[in-house]
Amino acid sequence: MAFLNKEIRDGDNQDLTEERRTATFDTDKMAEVIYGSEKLARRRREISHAVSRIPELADSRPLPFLDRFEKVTEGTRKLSVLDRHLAELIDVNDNGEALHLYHEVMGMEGHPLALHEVMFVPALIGQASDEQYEKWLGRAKRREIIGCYAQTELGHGSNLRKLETTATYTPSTQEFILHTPTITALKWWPGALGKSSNYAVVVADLIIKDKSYGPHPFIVQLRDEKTHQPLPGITVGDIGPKMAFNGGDNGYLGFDNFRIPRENLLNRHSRVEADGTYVRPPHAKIGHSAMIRVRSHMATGQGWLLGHALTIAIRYSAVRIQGFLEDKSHEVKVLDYQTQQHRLFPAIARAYAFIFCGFETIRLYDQLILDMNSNGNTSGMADLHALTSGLKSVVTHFVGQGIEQARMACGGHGYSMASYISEIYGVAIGGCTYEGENMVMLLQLARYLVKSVELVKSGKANQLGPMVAYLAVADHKVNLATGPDSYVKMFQYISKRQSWKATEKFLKFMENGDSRDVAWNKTAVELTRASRLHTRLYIMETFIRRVESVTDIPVKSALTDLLNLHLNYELLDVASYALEDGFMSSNQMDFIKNQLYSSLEKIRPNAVSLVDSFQFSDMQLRSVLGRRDGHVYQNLFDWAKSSPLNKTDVLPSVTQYLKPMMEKAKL
Ligand SMILES: CCCCCCCCCC/C=C\CCCCCCCCCC(=O)SCCNC(=O)CCNC(=O)[C@H](O)C(C)(C)COP(=O)(O)OP(=O)(O)OC[C@H]1O[C@@H](n2cnc3c(N)ncnc32)[C@H](O)[C@@H]1OP(=O)(O)O
Ligand SMILES: Cc1cc2nc3c(=O)[nH]c(=O)nc-3n(C[C@H](O)[C@H](O)[C@H](O)COP(=O)(O)OP(=O)(O)OC[C@H]3O[C@@H](n4cnc5c(N)ncnc54)[C@H](O)[C@@H]3O)c2cc1C
Repeated sequence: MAFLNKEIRDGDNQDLTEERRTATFDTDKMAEVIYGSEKLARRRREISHAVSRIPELADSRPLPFLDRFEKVTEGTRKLSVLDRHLAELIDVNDNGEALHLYHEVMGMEGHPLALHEVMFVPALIGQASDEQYEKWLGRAKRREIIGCYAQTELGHGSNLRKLETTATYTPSTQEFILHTPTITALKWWPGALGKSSNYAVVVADLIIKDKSYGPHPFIVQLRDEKTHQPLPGITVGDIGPKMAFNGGDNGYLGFDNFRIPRENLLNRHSRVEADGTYVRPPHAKIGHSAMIRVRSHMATGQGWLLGHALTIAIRYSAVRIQGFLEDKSHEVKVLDYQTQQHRLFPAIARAYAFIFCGFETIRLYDQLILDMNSNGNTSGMADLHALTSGLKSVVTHFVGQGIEQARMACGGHGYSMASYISEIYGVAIGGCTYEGENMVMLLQLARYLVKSVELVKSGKANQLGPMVAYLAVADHKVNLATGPDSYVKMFQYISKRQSWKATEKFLKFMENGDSRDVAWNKTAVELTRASRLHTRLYIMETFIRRVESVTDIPVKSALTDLLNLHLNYELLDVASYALEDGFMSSNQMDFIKNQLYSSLEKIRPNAVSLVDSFQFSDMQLRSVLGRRDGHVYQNLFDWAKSSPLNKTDVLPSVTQYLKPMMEKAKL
């Protein structure tokens, strides 16, 4: 096969070079598909290159050796250097370029501007009126002020209706009084709240004349703009170390009858008149737009995280030689073992699938915002909420699983922080919790599915949206050998059957006298299963659509191999649903398994290039195991030697404690 990979470098590990030579496609072309455009893929490379020429932007030491205080300081130092170079490095109006630059330079540990960009500014864009744009948005975008999104409390995160922070309107002064009535009402978790932000979008229960109107967003100044000291009436601090994001300052926040002007209720959609009259929003949940935005972006973000871990694991697996196959005189690359391929290749396919699917949800979100801002049309909200609730849950769960497999696939060295996989894992699985706890969000999608089944049952199938239309389609047997569409049909059958079964079970409990809530809880596990299946079906369909649209033939062919692996792996994983009622035959099951094993063989020669196509620079990768050059052992040894513990041969802990113990034992 012709050699197409542009990135062969002299001096790289020969085993990796050999892998790169077997590629059947051009990794630059594949990167265009992964990042959505030729321009962004190219700009990522250019930005990484430009960053590498500014020494102050490099980590001053490997991040795993830093303690929390040093991580926060290091992150902030790099931010200030970045600030000086921003305009020369990127087009500051291009989100894709900005996202790449920050990932490259800042790593994964979190930093003071992450939530400012990801939630504070978007919350202003989605919730602030034109006058409020005038007052706050420009300042926020120029970073004259730094903000965060303070919603979750010590006592409540999922159930927003029970947030305890109050914002009580006082008509006489035209102010809201923000108050934290109990310890459980303390805001808890918001990123960049603890030490960095001087402003926040605070979500609090709006109270007018003793009546609660539920959670609403307010812009609140927390700290003095000159001294950065907390304002009187504000208690704020850092919540301590976490599984990951330890360069970030997730914080707590309390208010003691803290007054803000009436104009600080973000009032694009709902407002309070001077006399206390409340003007309702066009949709009850429109205040949640910043959350829906992050959920819409999560599938691509998480797909890249999985790609990051897999780049490390696949490159390492091509360099790690251990054990024999036929020839007992030469050990083989661990990547040649079928078990290693089965551990890693389906995860590569998922990383690609999640990224492609995420592009679709981002487009849907952008369209929704356009509709809402141009003509107040909120009709797409329910669909997007259901879709992104399921997607964030399924994707974060599988990404966590995939990264953990990547760690194990690296054997002992995967467990070392030199691999960086533990950091990627910590960051990724945060996504199972933030932006809506996964089970809670699966149950949100389940509400939508149950309603859809109820529509079909009541003869209103014509009201179903396109994403759930399959819930009304009649069953008919499929021949899997006819290609991707037959897999979709089989998956539709499985997903439909589970949605129907869960709905029937739920309705039956109610018929037997249970209240709706009790019946729901008794069916909840089955309902979450329905949500997962529905979401996996959607991911499968978007993967097929994306591969069909690719025009570069070698890239399309490599993607088709990945797609086939995905289809067979996914179907095998859920086959029991179709086997139990005989819809799938045991012959079909054997067919799926054989297809899967032959997909692993097809993908093997392209494995390294499929992860090279993510084009993570060594700086962004931050992994000693995964570096492009593949010189794993020398790099690991150098890294270990740089450990602060190795600065001296004899540590004070030894002289102070160990030695006396040993001496005492001799007596
Ligand atoms: C350039 C772009 C950058 C983008 C970056 C993306 C990141 C990618 C990852 C990359 C990796 C690293 C980056 C690091 C960044 C870290 C970012 C961390 C950010 C974390 C921030 C937070 O966590 S903020 C807090 C989030 N909190 C939550 O999500 C709370 C969860 N709870 C809820 O959302 C809701 O309460 C609920 C949905 C669970 C229930 O809502 P509620 O009680 O209000 O509703 P009801 O039960 O009354 O339901 C009534 C009906 O309303 C429907 N509903 C509910 N919500 C919505 C909605 N949002 N839209 C539409 N409809 C909604 C509900 O379904 C009910 O409907 P019916 O069934 O029809 O009655
Ligand atoms: C890294 C990270 C960053 C964060 N950043 C922010 C931020 O910037 N701003 C912010 O405001 N918040 C932030 N959060 C908080 C986060 O949004 C919440 O922790 C999250 O929404 C989950 O809420 P909870 O903690 O109340 O979980 P809980 O709801 O208490 O979940 C505990 C358990 O209860 C179950 N459960 C709860 N309700 C139900 C139900 N109705 N049905 C079935 N099971 C249920 C859950 O499934 C889970 O198993 C962050 C969290 C993390 C981890």
